Amino acid sequence: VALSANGPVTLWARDAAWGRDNPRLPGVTLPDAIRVTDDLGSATQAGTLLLALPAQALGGFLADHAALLDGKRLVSTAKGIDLTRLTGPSTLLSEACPQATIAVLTGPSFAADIARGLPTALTLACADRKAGLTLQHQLSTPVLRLYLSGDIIGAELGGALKNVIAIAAGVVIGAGLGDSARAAIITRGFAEMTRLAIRLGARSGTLAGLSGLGDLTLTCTSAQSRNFRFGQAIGARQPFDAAITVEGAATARAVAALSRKRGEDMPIAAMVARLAESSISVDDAIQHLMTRPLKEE
Ligand SMILES: NC(=O)C1=CN([C@@H]2O[C@H](COP(=O)(O)OP(=O)(O)OC[C@H]3O[C@@H](n4cnc5c(N)ncnc54)[C@H](OP(=O)(O)O)[C@@H]3O)[C@@H](O)[C@H]2O)C=CC1
Ligand SMILES: O=C(CO)COP(=O)(O)O
Repeated sequence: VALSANGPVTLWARDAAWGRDNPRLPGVTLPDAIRVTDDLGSATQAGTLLLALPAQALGGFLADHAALLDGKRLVSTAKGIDLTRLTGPSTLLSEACPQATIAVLTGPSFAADIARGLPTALTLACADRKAGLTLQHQLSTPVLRLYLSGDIIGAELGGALKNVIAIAAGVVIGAGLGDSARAAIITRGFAEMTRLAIRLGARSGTLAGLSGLGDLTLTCTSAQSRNFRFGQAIGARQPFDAAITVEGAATARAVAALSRKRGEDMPIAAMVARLAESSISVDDAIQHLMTRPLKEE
């Protein structure tokens, strides 16, 4: 919807039958500049393709369709770590499409806010600076401001890891533990995110930017966030609609596996992984986090 301000856009969906009013984005009718199709061959004629699938669906999609995407400028918007491969979307893309230019578009941005034309700032990360500059200008609009970064690993890990911490923040609020505890989770969660990301090759400055701290702040403090609401439901011992995409649940399990492999201590992510699979109670998870050996900050 935002990009249609810059010119014609083709939107591919596996089921285009819903037309211009998609229940996934209630209250928004797609502008006329958007062509909706379920024909992937025609949609991939464009030179720049944005991939907006959930992280756990991307690998399967690429297994079926990579040939149509190779050689293009591919911009991933998924915020997660693939559970089977333990890699981010950009690695899945570069392995499946070796001739493509890969970029990541991420940062604090609820789809509903962007679709309403509210001002939003994002990180566009691309290892190829020239292609990154082209994309930055192609995808920015007067209300969608893209900052360019060369740190694709840091940008995508910030977006993936903040979802895990947002679940933890939701648990804290859902369980009635208060805003002070939430601030502690955000801060210690940020320390955890930064440690793992740097270990995996990210620059620390990227984690402190829009794609890390920026998105962490948004998702840990807004009930618009699905990850936060999922955590809130766990904390309040309430059910949660399994049809809603909650990237942080699978990503917490991926992070737990990655941190074991790398010998990195990720106590909050480990508790979120266990809470998401109901293998620990909220009370036991809190007790576990509060009674760890005392440390320096
Ligand atoms: N929503 C938001 O505010 C933001 C989301 N993101 C990230 O974007 C990614 C996607 O999120 P979002 O759009 O909200 O998720 P949704 O679950 O709302 O929508 C996912 C879309 O992907 C389609 N899809 C799912 N699996 C497949 C598949 N195997 N093949 C083809 N299409 C598929 C779905 O199609 P169908 O409708 O047919 O099921 C649906 O159109 C996530 O990683 C999320 O973290 C990033 C920033 C903001
Ligand atoms: O990534 C998002 C905002 O930047 C969307 O967050 P949720 O997936 O938690 O709704």
